[in-house]
Formats: sequence, structure tokens, C-alpha cells
Amino acid sequence: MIKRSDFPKGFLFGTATAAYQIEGAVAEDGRGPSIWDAFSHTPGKTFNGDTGDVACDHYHRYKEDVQIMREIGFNAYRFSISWPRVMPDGKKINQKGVDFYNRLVDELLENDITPFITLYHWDLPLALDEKGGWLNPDIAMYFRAYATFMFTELGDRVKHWITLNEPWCSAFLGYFTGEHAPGHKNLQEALIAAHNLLRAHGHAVQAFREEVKDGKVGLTNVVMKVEPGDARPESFLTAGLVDKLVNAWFHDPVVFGRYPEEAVKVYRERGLRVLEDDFEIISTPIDFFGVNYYTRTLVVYDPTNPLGFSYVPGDLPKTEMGWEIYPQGLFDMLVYLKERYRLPLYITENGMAGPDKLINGKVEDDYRIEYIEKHLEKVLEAINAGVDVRGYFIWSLMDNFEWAHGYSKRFGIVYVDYSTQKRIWKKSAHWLKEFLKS
Ligand SMILES: OC[C@@H]1[C@@H](O)[C@H](O)[C@@H](O)c2nc(CNc3ccccc3)cn21
Repeated sequence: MIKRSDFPKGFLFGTATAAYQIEGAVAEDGRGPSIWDAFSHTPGKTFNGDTGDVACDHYHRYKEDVQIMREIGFNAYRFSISWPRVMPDGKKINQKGVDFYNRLVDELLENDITPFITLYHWDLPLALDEKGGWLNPDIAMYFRAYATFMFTELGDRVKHWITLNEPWCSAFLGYFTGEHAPGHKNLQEALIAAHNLLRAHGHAVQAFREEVKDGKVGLTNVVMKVEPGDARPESFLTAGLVDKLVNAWFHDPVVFGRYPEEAVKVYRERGLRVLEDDFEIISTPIDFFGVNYYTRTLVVYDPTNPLGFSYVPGDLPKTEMGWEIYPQGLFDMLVYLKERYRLPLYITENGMAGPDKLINGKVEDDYRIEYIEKHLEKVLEAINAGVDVRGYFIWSLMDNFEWAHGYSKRFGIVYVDYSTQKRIWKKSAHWLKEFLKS
């Protein structure tokens, strides 16, 4: 059984959330609509027609939620700022919205919890989407202005910042598969959005260097361990290619100032345009990568598929999301990222959706305790293998709005009874409290 003291001194143990998934109060104190407000209110887009209108009502209950983090013993908390709450039209400042984040940051600091802020966790102001959103190259300058303002407003107290959460999801789920807002289904658009997301990231890093001299800034990507789903040699090659299409596509430009050549070829061979501008800005040096790790992805060679591969389900035990539980993949990807990019790493998300049932006031989520413990063991193994991992954030503090799945998936270590907004510690929260004392 691993102990907290096995980890390096100063290692951060935290939990993570995102604005649209927990805040609610979507029209309070001047907040403007985001693309997720529009998307979730569009019939058929989310499970049961669920929306983030109320969510966990964190906007009003943030003090209670900070107390829960303090009692569990976390020393860090990753959360995101709702761009449309602080700039309802994407540009004009709404001071009441800004003041919520001032209050939240002060509450965290008073409880010795280090804030990690994500500037963009998918809730683009709808007004900017109406100007083309991530398809409009101007978006990079709107994002730079938003980032600059937040750095000046909170940078005196917040020294750890993440520009974007998972640009792969924003681009490919938002513009190719259409599962996420704004719900487009166009691969060329996904490539354009991906490039503008990376440009926006680079501009924000440049602004950060001007505004927060003593801070650290990074980018959080979803990191998938891609493996062949059958024994054919062509599937082995396909896995290597998909790794470039998903992982390297959002890491290489930021460090090397270019897209991975093998992946560019896949798109160009299919007549798609790959953008090449602004790599100087995109590769403005960063201080760390955030790693969101959940599972592995199995792919097989499939010439009938537009990109030459298809996903296959694995045979390992799965979570409620249908994702295989595969801690080894975390170790593998931490070593891979260290070898390829040589940057400090924070695991900014790791966790599972479980069949969490409230029975006699308790949620016995032993499966989640095992998931966390097994993944922490792999983090420790990676650190002992020389990987510079500096923190681990559990997704998530509490059950929340799980995007297209609505409230049907529970990732929290704290159960939320949405009918009463009562927070109920799951067994995993009690386990973590003991672990963090060990
Ligand atoms: O789904 C759980 C969380 C989600 O609530 C967070 O907002 C988001 O940052 C997040 N990213 C992942 C991993 N992304 C992923 C994307 C495609 C396939 C498998 C995993 C999981 N999660």
C-alpha cells in the first residue's frame, strides 16, 4: 500500500473541476451564454436533455466545497474560469463575474490550497462563436485579451496556469464528430480549429511572460496510450500513426514548432489543408505539460474508414464510460512524454465514472479507491524511473455535468444529490483523507 510520504517533498495532491460542469448560475450576475449553454439546450444533444444551468450550484456553494477539499487534505485545486462569466460577449468585462473568481482564489489561499487555473475548459462565449469561434483566426487575439486580463486580475495570487484543456476534444469532438459544442461535423474545420486553438495558446503564453513574471504556464492535453487492437503488423503501424494524430498533434507544435510529419501526410493525402502559420508563436516555450490520463485506446488497420483505422473495444475491466482500466498506460505515457519533450509534468486529470449508488447514506466506491491507488502506484513508478512529475489531480472533486452524458456519469469522490445539492463523501474521499495523512 503506497503512502503519501513515498512521493517527493512538495508533490501536489489535488482535485480538478471545470466551470460549466459545476458552477450553475448561468445567467446570474451578468454571465453571458457559452456554446455549451446553446448546445445543452438543443434537443437531442445531451443525455436526458441535461444542462449546466444549475449543475452543482458551486457559484453559491464554493465555500462549502473548499472546506471539503481542506478536510480531505488536498493542497492544490485545479478549476477553470468561465470566459463568458467574466466577459459575457467575449470582450467586455463583467466585474461581478470577475469578483467570483477573486473570492474563490482568496478562499483557497486562506485554506492553504494552491490554485491551478485553466483559462479555457470548452465554454466559449456564444457571441464569439457567432463570429466563427475557433474557425475565425481572430479568436487568438480575443483569447489573448481575455488571458491578459485574467493574468492582471489574479496573477498576483495565482502562479500556476493552464491555457487550454484538451484542445483535441475542442477541435475533434466539437468540429469533427459533433459530440461536443458547437457540434460541427467537418474534418477540415477540426484542423482549422485545432490550429487556432494552438495559436490562441501561444498568444496566451506570450502574454503570461509579460504579466506574471514569477508564474508557471502550461498546456493540458488528453494523453491516450494507443495500442494495436489485433496482431496484424499493419495494426501495429496504425497505432503508431494514431498516436501521432491524437497525442503528438497537440504536443509537437508547442515544443518543436511543427506538426508530426506522418500525421500531416495522412491529412494531405486525403485532400485536407493543414495550416502552417504562426508556429513561432505556437511554440513560445512553456513550463509544463498537463496530462489528462484515463485509459488506453485500441485501434486496428481499417482501409474502409476515412482515416484508415477504427477503434476496437478492449477486454480489460471497464468504467461506466466504457473505458478500460489500464494504469500501465499512464506509466508508459509519462515516460514517453519525458523522453520526447523533456518538460515537467502534472497529471491534471485522472479518475473514473463508477456505478455509484447511495445506500443508507453511503457510497461504497471501493472500485474507485482501487483505480486511484493503482494509478498512483504508476505515477510513483514513473517518478522513480526519472520522470519529473510534480502533481496529481483527481477528476473530480464531486459528481458534475459530464458533457453529452449529462448527470448520468458520476466521477466525483464526493456524491452530489442533485435534488438537494447535498454533498456526501464517498468511501474514496475517506480513503484519500487517510492516504493524504500517511
Ligand atoms: O470525462 C471525464 C472528464 C471530463 O469531465 C473533463 O471535463 C475533461 O477534461 C475530460 N477529458 C477526459 C479524457 N478525454 C477523452 C476524450 C476522448 C476519449 C477518451 C477520453 C475525460 N474528462
